[in-house]
Formats: sequence, structure tokens, C-alpha cells
Amino acid sequence: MNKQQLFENIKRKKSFLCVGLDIDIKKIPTHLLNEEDPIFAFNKIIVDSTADLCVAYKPNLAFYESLGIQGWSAFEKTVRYIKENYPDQFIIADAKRGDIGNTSEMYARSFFEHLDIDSVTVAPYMGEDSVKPFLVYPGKWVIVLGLTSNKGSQDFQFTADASGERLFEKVMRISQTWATDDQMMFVVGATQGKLFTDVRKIAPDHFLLVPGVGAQGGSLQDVAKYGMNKQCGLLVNSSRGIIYADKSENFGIAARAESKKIQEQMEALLQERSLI
Ligand SMILES: O=c1ccn([C@@H]2O[C@H](COP(=O)(O)O)[C@@H](O)[C@H]2O)c(=O)[nH]1
Repeated sequence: MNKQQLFENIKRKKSFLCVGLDIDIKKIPTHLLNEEDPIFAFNKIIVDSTADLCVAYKPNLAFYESLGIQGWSAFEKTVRYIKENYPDQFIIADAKRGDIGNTSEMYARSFFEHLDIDSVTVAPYMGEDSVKPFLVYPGKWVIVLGLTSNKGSQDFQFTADASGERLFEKVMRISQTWATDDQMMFVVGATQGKLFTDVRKIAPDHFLLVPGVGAQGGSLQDVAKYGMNKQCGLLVNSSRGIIYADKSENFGIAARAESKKIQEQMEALLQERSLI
């Protein structure tokens, strides 16, 4: 999927919502524990309940890997289920990979060849040769950590060099020279509010993956105000706020209601900017 196709999906669905599939076996309704694959059973209901309201799904690998083979199998089944039943969805493997070149090649092979996922998040700390192996797959995306949503983003990402350029700015300025904006996005946390203005000075045309609304308290309105561009340019993720909106057997209905609430706000924001 390229940038224009992603934008077309956003306009058609009036939504730039990404539903985060961060499934903790300790938090899913207990009746599902009788299923052969409780995590997949949970995901199937979440996906079927939300697919018309979002344009992307983001399973975070940590939640699957924590369960060993069973978790990885649930992850693969979930990806295949989405691809077969909702082929217009953009799938993000939130794995935050990145290593020396030959190792990154294996990570890329796993997500882009074995699973044919649309994109993977990558930590850029190890530099160009750690990111490039992900960029040789036509139509696939690398999502580079830019300015993260957590408190610890303050520890390194705001450190400025002698010219005043902050680390997150340097990361985004340099890494975008490795790929086109049809292959690379950046992660920018919803909790960063007004700083989206600074991000847009460096990356005016890139899509941004924006985690941090919902459970982390980031403001969708601020993200749109400071971060939206002429192709929307935003995939805003909510994980816990949607998947655990209700912990009973009605969790699918509640996930849908929560997604609908966010989608309606997104529709209004897209309308305000005359993008739909
Ligand atoms: O800066 C970042 C980068 C990644 N994440 C991930 O996004 C989701 C957020 O989940 P919520 O439950 O909606 O808070 C999760 O997978 C994080 O690992 C992030 O939050 N911030």
C-alpha cells in the first residue's frame, strides 16, 4: 500500500484510527480461556467489531512473544485473518527492531517475506545499516521511532547539539534521506502535543504513527491541530482504550463503541480541514 492508497482509505472510512492489538492473556474475558487459541479468538472479535471504523491494526510483538510459540502462532493467525478478510487494512508489526545489517535482514525477512506485513517499527539508534535492510521490499514501510510518547522520551530525545538541533530532530532529518516518504513513517507520541509543529517542520509530508491517545492521555485534537497535513498524514493508535473498554463478554460491542467515538471525532477533524 502506498501513501496515496492509505489516504484514499482514510477518506473513504472517514477515519485515521489504528487499533492496537496488545493482548494480555491476563486481561481477556475468562470465557475465552476455554478456546483453543484464546488470543486469536479475542483478536478475531475485536477485528470484526472495528474493521469498518479504522484503517490500520497494530499488534505489538511483546504481547505475543511473551507467550512463546502459542503467542507467535496467535500473532500469525491474526495477521493472516486480517489480510484475508480485510485486505484494505494497513498492518503494523510494532516490534521496534534494528540491529547490525545481516541481523536486520532476518527481521525484515520475517515480517515482509514470511508474513507479508505492511510495515514494521524500527529503532534507529544503530544507524543507517540497521534500517536499510527493511527498505528493499517494494510497497513495504519502515516506521522509525522519532519522538516517543513516554516520560523517558525526555532522557535522550531532547538533547540538543551545539547548533541547537535536538536528537529527535536529527534522527528524523537524517533517516528520511534513506528512503522516500512512500516507504518511511515516523512514530511521534500523541502526548507530545504542540511539538508536532516542530516535527512537521522536519517531516512535512511523512505519515506519522501516533500512539498515546486513550490510556496515555494524549489529545487527538492537539495531534490533528499541530500534526495533520494535506494527506492527513496521521495514523492515530489506541490499544488499551479500545480492546479493554469492557472486560465482560460484551468486549467486542464496547470496543466498537469506543472506536466509533474516536472515528466520529476524526471525521469532524478531517471535515474541518476540508480533507473529506
Ligand atoms: O512512543 C511510543 C511508541 C510505541 N508505543 C506503543 O503503542 C501502543 C500504545 O498502547 P496504549 O494502550 O494505547 O497506550 C503500545 O503498543 C506501545 O508499546 C507507545 O505507546 N509509544
